[in-house]
Amino acid sequence: MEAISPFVAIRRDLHKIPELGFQEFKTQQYLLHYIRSLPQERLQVRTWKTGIFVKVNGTSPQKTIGYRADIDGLPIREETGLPYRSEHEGCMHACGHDVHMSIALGVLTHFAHHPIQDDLLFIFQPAEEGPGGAKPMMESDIMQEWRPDMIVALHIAPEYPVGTIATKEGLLFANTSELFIDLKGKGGHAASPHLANDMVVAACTLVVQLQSIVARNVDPLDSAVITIGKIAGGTVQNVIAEHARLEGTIRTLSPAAMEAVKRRIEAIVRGIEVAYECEAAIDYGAMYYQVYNDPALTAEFMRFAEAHPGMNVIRCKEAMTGEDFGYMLAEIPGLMFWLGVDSPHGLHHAKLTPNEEAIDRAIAFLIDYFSWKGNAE
Ligand SMILES: CC(=O)N[C@@H](CCC[C@H](N)C(=O)O)C(=O)O
Repeated sequence: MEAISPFVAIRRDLHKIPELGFQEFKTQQYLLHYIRSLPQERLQVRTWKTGIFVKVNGTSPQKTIGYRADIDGLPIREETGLPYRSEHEGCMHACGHDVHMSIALGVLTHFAHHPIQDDLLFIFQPAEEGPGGAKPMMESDIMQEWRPDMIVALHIAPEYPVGTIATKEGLLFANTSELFIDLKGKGGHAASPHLANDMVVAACTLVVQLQSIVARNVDPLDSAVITIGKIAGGTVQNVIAEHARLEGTIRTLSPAAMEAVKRRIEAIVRGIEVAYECEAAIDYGAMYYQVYNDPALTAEFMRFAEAHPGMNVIRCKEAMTGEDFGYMLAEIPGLMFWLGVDSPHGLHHAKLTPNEEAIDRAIAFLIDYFSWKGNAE
């Protein structure tokens, strides 16, 4: 029998029960059950939808330090073949939120037993992958009451070895917006295209035209991505499709570029309506504000991490990934960092297999960092 640490075991338990945004009922119960097993003297626990806030009362608090872990999974069919693979068909922790939760529980466990001077607020946040839990959580009464003075979060990074922390001052993650476009034309017999308005052809044209926005309308010194990840239309091979739907995401480095990209999408979609005599509807779904790290806190954090045995610190470039933690950082100074987990398959891949050694190393590092920050001033 393989010997594993308690927080690796927790990660595996959570890995089996991934749930989509705001449906994290089993996950919430699992987390609550564990949190209630800790010494309760200094803990205050409050649920918010499928999320949880846990406050650890400090010994003589001057401030509150926040730590956020996201808890939802993705609609991906797991292909790892692991003995602890997802038991929820078609859903997977393919973005590492199982690792994020187990690290948060590890750090919380330490401070429940060994409180520091300052208060700590652990935030288990639902729906990071969509439709977004951070923004409504920020607006909640609990957050207003327990609002931290600084806040930290991490995200696993499959491309870095275990023992790596990668971050930077300022912009770390992009502005994002989901993108859903429905096209409605006129169906008909496959043999009579002149009597129909074919939405498969309209959708294909639209996908290609959308790619011209990044190439021709975005400042080359800025950056943007438009990815259409899903396209659906039609019913059968010999019927002209009356309806087609594109699903995608927009990523930009600046909020201004996001607005510009959306204006161009709307103009191109109006052109498709005219050219293909169809009706189009655009829905931007969930939008996430950029992750912007507080420069002073991040520089200090990186210096601390560089001095920490076993941690290699990289000043990375910004990424086009999105994270609704950006809404927390928009109001509370803090930072996010990448944690190396050395997986041959990347984020959102059905074979993502983070190296679990990263869990205990991250717990030890964060305990040291929060102990230092929370006893410092
Ligand atoms: C770290 C990461 O992978 N985050 C997700 C966030 C998704 C945002 C939203 N659902 C969208 O697709 O725009 C990402 O895909 O970057």
